[in-house]
Amino acid sequence: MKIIDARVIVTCPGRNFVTLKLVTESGIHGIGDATLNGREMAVVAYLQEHVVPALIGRDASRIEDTWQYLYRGAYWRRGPVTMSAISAVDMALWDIKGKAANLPLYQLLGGKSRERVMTYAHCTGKEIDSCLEEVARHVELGYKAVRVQAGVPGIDTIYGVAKREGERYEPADAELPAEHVWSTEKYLNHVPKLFAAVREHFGHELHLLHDVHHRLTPIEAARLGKAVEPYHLFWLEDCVPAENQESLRLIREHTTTPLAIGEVFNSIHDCREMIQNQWIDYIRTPLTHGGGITHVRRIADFASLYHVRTGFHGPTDLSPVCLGAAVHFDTWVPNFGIQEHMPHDPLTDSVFPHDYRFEAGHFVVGEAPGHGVDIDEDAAARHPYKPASLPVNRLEDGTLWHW
Ligand SMILES: O=C(O)[C@H](O)[C@@H](O)[C@H](O)[C@H](O)CO
Ligand SMILES: [Mg+2]
Repeated sequence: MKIIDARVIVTCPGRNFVTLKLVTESGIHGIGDATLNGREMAVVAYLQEHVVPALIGRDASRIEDTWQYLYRGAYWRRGPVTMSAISAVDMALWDIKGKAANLPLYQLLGGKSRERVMTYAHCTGKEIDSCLEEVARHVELGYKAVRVQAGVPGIDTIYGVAKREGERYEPADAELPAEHVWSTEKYLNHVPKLFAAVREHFGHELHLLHDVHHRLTPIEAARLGKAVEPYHLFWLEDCVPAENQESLRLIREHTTTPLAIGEVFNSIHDCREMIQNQWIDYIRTPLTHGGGITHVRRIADFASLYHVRTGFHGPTDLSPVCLGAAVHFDTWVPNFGIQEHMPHDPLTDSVFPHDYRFEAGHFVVGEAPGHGVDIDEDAAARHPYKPASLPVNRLEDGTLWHW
């Protein structure tokens, strides 16, 4: 089953998505997500210049060999651009294999380990009270788990806390990055108050998550983990930037708050030490950035040896193609934890028709062959690429900081 066409499709139905479409001689096609928020065109160039020419004429059934060809063959290994490109190819090839076998992806992986997959929603508010209203709204929608982020008195804008009421998310919105000002002390003093209020209003059954978005040092993260222990978080996410995996050890030694990390990782080598040493509880590397199903499956299997579960990144800047494939993966993977869910808007959903369903706080996988997501190319063409950037963060004295 030879690949006869490979197309890179860029569309912006509200935000930018990069999709790779592979067509085989038998007429079966498969698609993969290659979206790298704020750096989309780097992956487009990588695919178009270096990957697409090597795909034409290859046997679409050889998923593992193609993965190794693109990874080892390039000589320059790893990195988000390379790995997003490889991920898209891999996802598209699994989609083709499923369609050729007339089986949904989860069946190819080993069948169902569960009937449905628990998701968590984002609840944000400029003040604690408006955040509580958002939690109430999501509980009403059936969510069993919510990520809670609130504005902090004295900090003007925080990425991850919606600027306007009712907005779920802050999109990349300027051609050059907006600049935010950050204060660790103000933040650390405020977060425990937020979780005290949420527990007081909603009791102890609701799963609560919080994303630090890499803004702390290890000892500050340890302090935060300890401070929120009474509120029994499901996880504390990305509490430090993790190029230095060893920093997780210090945090782990100080707190029983579960730790999740890895949305910016793209290889097993980014998390090998922290998994092996059991310094974390959840690994978040998504299929779109972690080398597709082939490589993320390797990470998940390795993690299962150390009681680490999956909790895939699922923001609206990953396309429904990634989410669809993730729902299949989540349905199969034995060491599943939770799936992030930020609903795509109706326009995006119309560009990417799909068969996964949301029901009472969970995703239910579809039965269509492959990963069950397609792209409407005419609709995609109506929404051309728009340059957009994520913000940067500075401390109050002007120092450029993590975010
Ligand atoms: O946990 C999350 O969902 C994330 O932190 C996102 O909000 C990222 O910031 C975004 O995906 C960057 O592109
Ligand atoms: Mg995050």
